[in-house]
Amino acid sequence: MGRSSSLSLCVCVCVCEERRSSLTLIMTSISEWYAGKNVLITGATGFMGKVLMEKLLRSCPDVNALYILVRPKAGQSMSERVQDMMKCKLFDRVREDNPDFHQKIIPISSELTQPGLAISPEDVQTLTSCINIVFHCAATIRFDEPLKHALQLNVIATQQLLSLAQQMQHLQAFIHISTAYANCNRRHIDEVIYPLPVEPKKLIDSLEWMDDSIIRDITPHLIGDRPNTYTYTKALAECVVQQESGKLNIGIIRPSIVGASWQEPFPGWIDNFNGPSGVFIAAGKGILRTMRASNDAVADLIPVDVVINLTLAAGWYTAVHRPKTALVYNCTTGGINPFHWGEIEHHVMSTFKRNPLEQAFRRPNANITSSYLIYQYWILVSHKFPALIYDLFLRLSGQKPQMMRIFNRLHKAIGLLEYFSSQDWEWNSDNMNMLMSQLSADDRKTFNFDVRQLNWPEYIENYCIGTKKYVLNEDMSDIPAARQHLRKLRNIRYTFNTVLLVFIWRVFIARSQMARNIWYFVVSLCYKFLSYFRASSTLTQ
Ligand SMILES: CCCCCCCCCCCCCCCCCC(=O)SCCNC(=O)CCNC(=O)[C@H](O)C(C)(C)COP(=O)(O)OP(=O)(O)OC[C@H]1O[C@@H](n2cnc3c(N)ncnc32)[C@H](O)[C@@H]1OP(=O)(O)O
Ligand SMILES: NC(=O)C1=CN([C@@H]2O[C@H](COP(=O)(O)OP(=O)(O)OC[C@H]3O[C@@H](n4cnc5c(N)ncnc54)[C@H](OP(=O)(O)O)[C@@H]3O)[C@@H](O)[C@H]2O)C=CC1
Repeated sequence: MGRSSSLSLCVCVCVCEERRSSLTLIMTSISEWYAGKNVLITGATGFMGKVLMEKLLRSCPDVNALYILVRPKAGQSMSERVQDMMKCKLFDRVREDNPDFHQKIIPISSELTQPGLAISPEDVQTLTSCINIVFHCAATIRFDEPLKHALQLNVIATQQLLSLAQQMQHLQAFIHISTAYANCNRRHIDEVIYPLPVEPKKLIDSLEWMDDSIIRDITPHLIGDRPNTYTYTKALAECVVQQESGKLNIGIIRPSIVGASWQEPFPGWIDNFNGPSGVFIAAGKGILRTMRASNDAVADLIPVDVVINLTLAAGWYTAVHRPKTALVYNCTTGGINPFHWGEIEHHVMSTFKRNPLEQAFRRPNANITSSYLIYQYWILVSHKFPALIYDLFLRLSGQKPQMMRIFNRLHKAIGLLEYFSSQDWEWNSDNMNMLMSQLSADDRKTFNFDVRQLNWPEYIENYCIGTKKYVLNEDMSDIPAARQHLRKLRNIRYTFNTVLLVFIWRVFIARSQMARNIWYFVVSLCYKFLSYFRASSTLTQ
């Protein structure tokens, strides 16, 4: 055999080897791909970060280590926080499978708003030499965050994390969690990164020297037709990811309103008051009686386990297929399996009537309305008036009034949410469908994000029960006592209404002949109606 033919044979063998290995890589299941990998997670102590860790540990048990960036908070050191977190009920299934699972979690001290993310040089060295995939979940999700702080965390920290990622020698994918509402100033949202009128870098530079009062004044002009600094800075972060990605393989996940888990690790897992959860709880406690929302608008809720399954699958796909440009995944339900706020209201109310929350303020009975006037009327009659009476009662019994303060906070919260509950958006979800088509049958089951199978009434019921069990830590065995409390509240209401009626009678009706005539006329009309219906129902029997 000549030299040239042996060389071409060698090249051919190499090409075949390379093809085979890339084919094997493509054929590996998601959990096989995560085996032996070192994963870096920001925002691991948050709602989605915890579910992400749990799923990785449970469904990819051979993952090598989860490096999590954590800061000390509320008087707790970083390690105390991580220890507490691992005791959380969310990890029960993982704990059962592997009681030593905590050994795979390696906390790294970091404050994302500080230069260099405040990671020590030794930790930078460790991370740059071993991390294979990054999930960037950390963010401030408060809608009322001052622009400078939201920019610091949601944009500048993302920029710094990307520059750290550029130094990682074995990095295969960088997954950034954005939000489906980053571009909520548009009605139709494609899976693309939309340009912004302002260059993120220039904005960062200019805000650096401005004092807080100037920034406060120019914030409305900067955010333009977006409702808050959160959605604005998440849009800026997407642009930063696009501009600073360099040679990294990037995936961007855009979930809509992330709610309790649908199936995993158990139905109804939720641990915070954000978004709809706070509204459901306030309605279940009988505090919230009205909210501005459109009955017919699509409620684009997405279960947290669906978002996390898609995120892990996108991590695998990004690392294996290395798309040339960042792939954006709109992770929403509205276009695939729509459900509306009116239907949510119905199912939330019906669940809390059957499974009441403890020590409710009033019987649960909330109504949504899109009319400003009706809303203001109910705010006055059903929120402010009872709050005043209750505070008066507290004052008279020597206690500190508190109800009006609670209602003021509630009004602020629902005021910030109504932008999202009063209108519809249309998200394109081609990349989510494409990703689903790339999964093997087994992966489609283990990392299920097919929301066509979601049964909304059942999901909302589990969601409400989840808020009761996991957010409020209420025991299901106390439901009879909670029902008894609701009966007591009903009797108080009947008594109150009777007293009010007698009072109105004494003050207004008994004193005027005309009012008495009108009163007798209304009563006799009601009586005739009743007799008519009774007679017609007897005839039809
Ligand atoms: C039955 C009726 C059916 C109704 C159907 C209609 C439902 C509509 C729901 C629409 C949701 C739309 C969400 C849109 C999400 C966009 C998606 C995302 O990307 S991003 C993700 C979405 N991001 C968000 O959702 C963030 C929204 N949240 C915020 O921006 C702020 O928390 C704040 C401005 C509302 C209050 O600030 P501030 O006054 O400084 O007070 P703190 O923060 O310190 O909390 C004070 C207390 O209030 C508690 N609580 C908190 N939230 C709610 C709530 N929603 N509610 C009630 N309570 C709430 C909190 O736990 C605390 O209790 P405690 O510890 O004192 O006992
Ligand atoms: N929840 C939702 O409905 C939606 C969320 N998203 C996106 O998903 C991601 C996760 O959201 P979610 O889990 O709900 O949010 P959480 O508020 O529950 O978690 C936020 C995480 O970010 C961390 N963090 C915040 N500030 C800092 C800081 N200065 N330094 C270090 N860590 C910090 C928090 O840590 P700590 O515990 O120390 O505060 C926490 O771990 C976010 O990017 C959000 O924009 C998108 C759409 C909807």
